[in-house]
Amino acid sequence: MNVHQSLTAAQPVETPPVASAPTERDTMVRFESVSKIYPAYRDKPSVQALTGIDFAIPRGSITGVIGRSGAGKSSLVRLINGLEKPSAGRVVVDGRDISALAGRELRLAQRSIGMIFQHFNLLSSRTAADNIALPLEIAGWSRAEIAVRVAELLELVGIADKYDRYPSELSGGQKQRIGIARALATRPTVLLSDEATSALDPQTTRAILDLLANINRELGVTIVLITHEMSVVRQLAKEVVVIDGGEIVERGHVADIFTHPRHPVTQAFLSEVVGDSVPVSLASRLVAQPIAAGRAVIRLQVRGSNAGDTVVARLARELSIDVALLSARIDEIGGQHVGSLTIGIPGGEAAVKQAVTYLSQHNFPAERLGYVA
Ligand SMILES: Nc1ncnc2c1ncn2[C@@H]1O[C@H](COP(=O)(O)OP(=O)(O)OP(=O)(O)O)[C@@H](O)[C@H]1O
Repeated sequence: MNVHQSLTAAQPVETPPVASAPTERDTMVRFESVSKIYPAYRDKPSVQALTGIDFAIPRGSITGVIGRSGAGKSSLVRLINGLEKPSAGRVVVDGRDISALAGRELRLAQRSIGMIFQHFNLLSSRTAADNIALPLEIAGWSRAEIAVRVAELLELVGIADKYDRYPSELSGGQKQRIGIARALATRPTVLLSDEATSALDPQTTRAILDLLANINRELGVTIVLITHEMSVVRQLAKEVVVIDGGEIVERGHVADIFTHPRHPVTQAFLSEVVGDSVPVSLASRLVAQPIAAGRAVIRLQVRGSNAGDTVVARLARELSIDVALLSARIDEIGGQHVGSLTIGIPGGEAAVKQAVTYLSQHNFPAERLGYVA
């Protein structure tokens, strides 16, 4: 059974009109000039966790929010489901100002916002099925309705055979599948994922991210992924917001942001994926001054549009240079190639300058790292 057969979409997915400005109906979550200050408490000073956050999450999208520890990611996600109130500004979810709701109204609104967590947050005294049933019991569903819905959800997340198992009898990936089923139980329109794969091994992470992609595709649920791992954003998200020190430092399409990262934090996340491409053995031999009969070591950036170019072959041929290929690391992000190539150029200063100019003129930003014998 695929996801579509097993569940009815909570909300039809609107395809945004081509080439027109996003409308209210295209937006699932909107932050309007949001700041969050945690007030001083006893001997602890107040903390400005978020400042001037202004952005929209498109309906039906998978949006990654990436930042280092303490950047403000969890604060941001807790504002979306109304667990925290902004100190200034508004958070509008599916057309409703969630920051203005309280009591029963807030609880009802929260049913359309599911959440999954790093440590799953399952009740150890309840079986898989009973954990999934919990939000439905709270919402007042009948036992018969709950039984049908829980069976659908267990099927959806691929662990139908584990319905009577307790969390202690399940692997991390299976526990997260229960977490996802529980989060989807009340047919939310938004699913918030707070570091949901950070406690899982790479293979299980991939399987869980595939499941989330399937849920997004088949049910149209908008997914907001909070993470400090570039690999998660890269595998799943189409849009990304980079936050640092409580502020948005970059945002846009994943491919655009990571092929041309401007902020140092974004560049650091990118280097997690593509590394600096210089092997330790080479880096340890690098010196700052030219060496007689040695080579200049040059690094070229590979960025989407220039990937697959024959520039190195042309450089060798047109300038009659014996180019040495020293290292290369090229990866794919959002369908674009990103990485770098390190080459060795022999000859004097004039030849090296000529080569660097040639590369830059051919759309390959080149950087001289040093010299090796
Ligand atoms: N309830 C709270 N009371 C006081 N300060 C808080 C509270 N929650 C978060 N903070 C502070 O707000 C800042 C942002 O924290 P937040 O948890 O939102 O960041 P994060 O990016 O999710 O970090 P991490 O990845 O480490 O969880 C930090 O300085 C943190 O110490």
